[in-house]
This record gives sequence, C-alpha cells and structure tokens, in this order.
Amino acid sequence: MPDINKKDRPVTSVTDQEALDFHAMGRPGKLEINPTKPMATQRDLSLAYSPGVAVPVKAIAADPQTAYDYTARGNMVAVISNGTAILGLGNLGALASKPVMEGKSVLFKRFADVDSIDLEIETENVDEFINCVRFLGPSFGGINLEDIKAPDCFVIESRLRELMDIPVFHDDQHGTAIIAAAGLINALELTGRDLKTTKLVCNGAGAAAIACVELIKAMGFAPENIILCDTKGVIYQGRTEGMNQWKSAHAAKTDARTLEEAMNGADVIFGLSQKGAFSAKMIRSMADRPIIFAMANPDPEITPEEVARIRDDAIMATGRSDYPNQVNNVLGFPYIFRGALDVRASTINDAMKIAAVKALANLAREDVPDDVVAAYQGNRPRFGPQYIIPVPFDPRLISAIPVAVAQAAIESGVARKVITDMAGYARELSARRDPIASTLASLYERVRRRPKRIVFAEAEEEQVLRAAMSYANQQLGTAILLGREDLIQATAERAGIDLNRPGFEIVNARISTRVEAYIDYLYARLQRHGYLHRDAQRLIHNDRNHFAATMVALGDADGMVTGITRNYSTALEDVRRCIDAKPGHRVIGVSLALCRGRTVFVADTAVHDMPTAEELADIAEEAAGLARRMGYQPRVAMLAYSTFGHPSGERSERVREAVKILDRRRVDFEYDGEMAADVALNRKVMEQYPFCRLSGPANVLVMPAFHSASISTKMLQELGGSTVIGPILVGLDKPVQITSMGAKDSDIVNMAAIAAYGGS
Ligand SMILES: NC(=O)C1=CN([C@@H]2O[C@H](COP(=O)(O)OP(=O)(O)OC[C@H]3O[C@@H](n4cnc5c(N)ncnc54)[C@H](OP(=O)(O)O)[C@@H]3O)[C@@H](O)[C@H]2O)C=CC1
Ligand SMILES: CC(=O)C(=O)O
Ligand SMILES: [Mg+2]
Repeated sequence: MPDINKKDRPVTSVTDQEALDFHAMGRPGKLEINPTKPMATQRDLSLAYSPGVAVPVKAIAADPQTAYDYTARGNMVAVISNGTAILGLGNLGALASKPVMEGKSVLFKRFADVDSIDLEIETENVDEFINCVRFLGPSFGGINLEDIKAPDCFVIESRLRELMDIPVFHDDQHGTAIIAAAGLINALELTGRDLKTTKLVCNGAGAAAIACVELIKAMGFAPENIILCDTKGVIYQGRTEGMNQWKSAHAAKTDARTLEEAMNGADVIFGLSQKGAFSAKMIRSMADRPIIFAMANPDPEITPEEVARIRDDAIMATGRSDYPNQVNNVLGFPYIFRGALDVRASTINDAMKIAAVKALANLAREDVPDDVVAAYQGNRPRFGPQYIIPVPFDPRLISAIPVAVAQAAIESGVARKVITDMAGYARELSARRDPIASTLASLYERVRRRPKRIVFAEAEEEQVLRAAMSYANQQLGTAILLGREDLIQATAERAGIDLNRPGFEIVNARISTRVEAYIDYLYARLQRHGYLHRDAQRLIHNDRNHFAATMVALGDADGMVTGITRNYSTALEDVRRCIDAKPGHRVIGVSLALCRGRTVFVADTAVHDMPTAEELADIAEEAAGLARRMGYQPRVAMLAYSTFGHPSGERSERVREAVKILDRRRVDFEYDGEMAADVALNRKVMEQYPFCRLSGPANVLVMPAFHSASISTKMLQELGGSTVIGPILVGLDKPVQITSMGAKDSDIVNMAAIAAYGGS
C-alpha cells in the first residue's frame, strides 16, 4: 500500500467545540419539517383539512395503495433506535443516539431526497420495542433500524419484517454488509483471488459482523474459509461461553482460539469490533497482499498509517471519510430505500441487496467523468488499491444504485409499482441532486490544491476567528488575522481556539513594517480625489478594511474577507478606494439562492442602485460569467414587472433596451427578456411565449434595480426557506468578499473560500 500522505487525505477533522456549535447553531439539531402545500387561504385550509381531507381519507380506506398518491408516506422513512450500540461507542441510551439518528435522516434527504424522521425509543426490552414499532407502519414507506445491539437487533428485525408490509432494514447489518461486500469483490479482483478459496477472519460477531458474513456466504464465499471472533476469541464449534444462536450458526471447525492465531495466513480481515483491536503482529502474519477492512467507528481497529508502517502490499479500508476506501453504510441506505420506495416494495430482499452490491462494485470500476472529479477532491481516481469503492459524494450513486435495487425488486416480485422506463427513471434520479453541493465541493477542492493567503480583516471578532480556524483546518491556506494581537489572543482563548499552530498569521496594522508602502500606495491613488497624505495615513493606520485591501492590492495577501462590523456599502467603498475593477469589467454583486434542489444566481444584489440599460447588459455578462465559472450553463432572464412588452412602462423599456445591447454584443450565453419572474422560472408559464429564446427555466436572474434584487433575495431567504450565499463580489481586480453584518462563521468561511477561489 502506498504511503498514506496526510496531504492526500480530505480534511474533515473538526474540533469538539466545532461539532457542538454546529449542532447548536440556529434552530438546534439538524432537522425541521416543512409543508409541501400552500396553507394561506380559507380554501387551502378547506382542501388540506376539513372538509377536503375527508375525500382522500375515504379513497385510502377503499384502496390502501392510494396512500402513496395522497400522503407523504411513499417518500417517508423512519430512522429508529434505542441507542444500545451507538456507532462503536456502546450503549449510551435512546436520547444520546438522537444526533446520530437525526444525522442518518438528513443523509437520507441530502443523498437521495428521501424524507425521514428519527424516532428514539426508550426501552431495551425487545418485545416492547417491537410492539412500539409494529404499529407505525401506516405512517411510513420504510423503517430503517439503527444502532441496536446484537443479538436483540436480529430478533427485532426478523419479527418486524414478519409483522410489517413495508421494508424493515437494519442498516448496521445489511447496509454495512452491502458496502463491505462490494469493496471485497473489488479487492479480490485486484489481488487476483477467488471468492471460493479466500480465507477471511471477521473480528466482531455483532449486528454488522453477522450480516457481513451471511451476505458473503450467500454470494459464494466458502463457509469453511471464514472464522468469526468476538471478545472471547475465536467462535469455534463446541464453544459455550458468550454464545448465541447467531454466532453458533457461523462457528468454525478450527484449532485457532485467538484472533492472533486466526489471522495467521488469512487473506482478508474484517474489523467490526472496536478501536485498536488489530496489532502489528497480526497484520504482519497475514498472507501476501492482504485485504484489511478496519470498519469500527469512529476509530478503526488499526489505522492506515499503522498498516503502512508494517507492510506496503495491503489493500486498506476504514469506515471513515478521511482515508481512501471508506466502507461505510452511508453509501447504501439512502439509495437502497430510494429504489425500494420508488417501486413501493413490500420488503428489501436478498436480490435487492445483491443488486446494490454489484452496482456499487461496478461503479468503482468505471471511469470517473469530469463532472464527478470534484467529488474525489479533484483527483481522478482509477480503480486500484486506493480506490475500491466510490465516495459518498459521488453524484453517480443516486442513479446507479436505486435503479439496480428497483429493477431487482420488480424482478423478484416484491414491487407494488412497476417502472418500465428505467432510463427515464435514472434521469429523474439524477435531477433530484442539488448541483450546488458539488459546485461548492469543487470550489473548496480547487482552493485546497492551490492554498491561498486570505486576510480576515475583522479578526478581533469571535465568529471571524472561528471562520479563520475553519479555513486553516480545512487546509484552504493561511488565515491572516488582522487586528491587535492581545485582543485576538484574548478572543481566541475565550472561544477555545488554539492559534499556536500552522495556518495562522497575525498582522497588527500599528506595528507592521509595510505601513509606509501601503500609505504611499493609497496616497498615490487618492491624492487627486481630495485626500491629503495624512488622510491616507489615517486610513491605513486606523481602518482595517483599507489596510487589508491594500495588502491584497500589493500582493501581501491573495484575497480578503470583511463585512461583519460595517454595513455592506461602507465596506465596499473602503475596498474600492484601494482596488479597481478588473479592466473591461464592472463590479457587481451576485447572490446564489438555493431552494428545493434548485440554484439561481441573482444580480446585481450589491452595487448598482438603478442600473441603465448599458449597465444591465454588463450585469448580465458578469453574472453569466460567474455562473459559468461555477459549472452552470447560464440561462439569463432579464427581469421586470412586465413580460415581452406588456404592460408597458419606462422601467421595462430599459430592460428591453438591455436585451438589444446584448444582441449587439453577440454574447455567448442564452438570455432573453424582459420577463416577469414566474415566466423566467416556471417552464409551463414560459411555454406561453413559444418565441422565448431560453431553452429552459432561467438560472441567472438579472433584476431591474438594486431594490428589487435585494428585496427578493431577502424574501426568498426569510419566507421561502432558501439558503442565500453572497452577494459574491465579481469584477474587482483582486479577490475581495464582503459578508453581511451578523454573518455566521460558516458564511464567512464560504466567502473566504470564494475569495481564495477567485484568486486561483
Ligand atoms: N463502517 C460501517 O459502515 C459500520 C461500522 N460499524 C462498526 O462496527 C462495530 C460493531 O457495531 P455493531 O455490530 O453494530 O455492534 P454490536 O454491539 O452489535 O456488536 C459488537 C461486536 O463486537 C465485538 N467486540 C467488541 N469489542 C471487541 C474486541 N476488542 N475484539 C473482538 N470483538 C469485539 C462484540 O463481542 P461480544 O459479542 O463478545 O460482545 C460484538 O460481537 C462498531 O465499531 C461500529 O461502529 C457498524 C456498522 C456500520
Ligand atoms: C456507520 C454506522 O452506522 C455505525 O458505525 O454504526
Ligand atoms: Mg450504525
């Protein structure tokens, strides 16, 4: 195995405080529930509730299948736990499991657009647990059991499968088994081994381990070549201590009694036990080109670094995202349920699981297309020892796995709805993916490959320091902290941030050796605009925005982020005194509004109050350029209150004129207008104007004026539940980003990354 180079690893490490802050920020926890129908008028209420609701009630009573048409059931999965085996942390109780279960629910949504709710059940009594869950069937399209200890989980799952007519799936068993089996198939292929003669040891004999062993036996692994171990050592035929029927079913005929003896000469080791369970001696004693899956979470049985020190011929996988080859059930459960729900499967059977295994294994062997490279930290992986399984952010998973699962459900007769056009289904699945996540991932990755020095102009503020810490921790570059060292240190101490490590540089404007050069630069720029030398002196000495922007202008930093302590337009004026527009460009602000899987760029949300037609055309060009740089094919709508001349008015006239200017400039992107926002965004409404030149709903909206741009994005954010990033400043000669006052640390670090990206 090649050296595990820390620089090659995605940086996902977070501090304890960051993890707590993340969960506490805004609305505590990670989930909320939103209605999908309007609830505004008396009529809406009459339809949604009494009397209208009685109609679907009667329809469902007459035909239960119609519940999939009239309620959220068909896209809703419950994540249910009693907290008796939370990751590898043990039995910490139902309540403590809630962060993990909320996490699984949001992963369902994020990766496969499955709605999910977590239910924590406070009982360790198997019958009580079963009784609680069995009656929940009508509410859900599927049940995902999580982190329930063995052997209780086996009884719970099999009884619930009998009692319920929807899929009941214990993720730690089958999710893990599916991913491990896919990784194993590929590792066997790479090491030239045959399934039937390979010798495997599995350490752990709980939920995950038993399911893994059962699945690989079902796939053709020879039972006599598998040895299972637990805390008491090898599970051999005749052993009585610490046994149960599930362990007995896999008891081996062997003289080996300890894990160490079992691992001697083994081809494959699965770790589904606990941190640190594998020693150097055990790893050394394995066969040539051993396959080591150390899957315990959060810490593996042995780390890839430790293995690399012992031998260089191993294929190594862990359950973690910060090493290559992450064998983790997150690659499975969202997509397996997606496929099962889409055909209204009554269960998830072996055929569906094996279909998922094959789809996953095959995906890792395929070439990684350009638009997927970002998910791989910018490196194009090639099927091999360091890449035996796709990564969770691989956008191909959403179409590949559900299609295979749905097809297998149909063929094995457990589907209650048949999909005939599988290619169309695959396209629909891809459309469920929100492109912004991969856009941001790719942006971060590009910065990580060419780290940048970003000056955080307001480093005495706590949320700015937190953002700077995150910037440095994510290896995006050096965070230059501008401010008085004693104040920055005091804030850092209060916030529990350790600045005494690489990635930070403190710059104090009062004692910087660069002050004179900065004053000269600023004075040269401003002397013919009414500024005296002492005005330039005052600005550099006393004003952090001028100091920071001048640092960037003179190349002492690659970019800058500011905006927490001063309103946007003031901060922009400060910056503009020091930095010009890029030649041939116009400085504008573009906001990214992300809503329900859709991303639109809105411009100009920062600079031009009442743009002229010429300026509107420039804004369209700048915004389309940003959209293109972020991986979108721009479709620009020039917005107004009117559509193609009706009703007429002076403001709309200006927008129409801007379209003519774009015509004259022969720009190389789609644009049209003037049009109202619903025409721009709604395909059906747009169809009423068959001459419209846009090939689909617009993704870049050029607003007729600053007030409409600002009002609409803020309304989207407050009322429409959109996430708004920006305004992102474009058109400046050097990368500077300004956050809104009161921005959170996560917003600030996004803007710092965008500034760094702009400079790459
Ligand atoms: N990567 C992934 O996707 C997943 C990883 N896991 C990880 O697998 C581990 C087990 O989870 P799960 O099966 O749900 O838990 P269970 O509680 O059901 O089973 C734990 C098993 O591990 C055994 N065990 C514990 N410590 C040791 C040890 N030092 N040596 C040998 N055996 C040991 C136990 O032995 P005994 O029977 O004697 O008590 C038991 O058989 C956890 O670390 C979990 O994070 C789980 C699911 C998914
Ligand atoms: C990944 C997971 O589900 C576990 O470690 O329990
Ligand atoms: Mg789990």
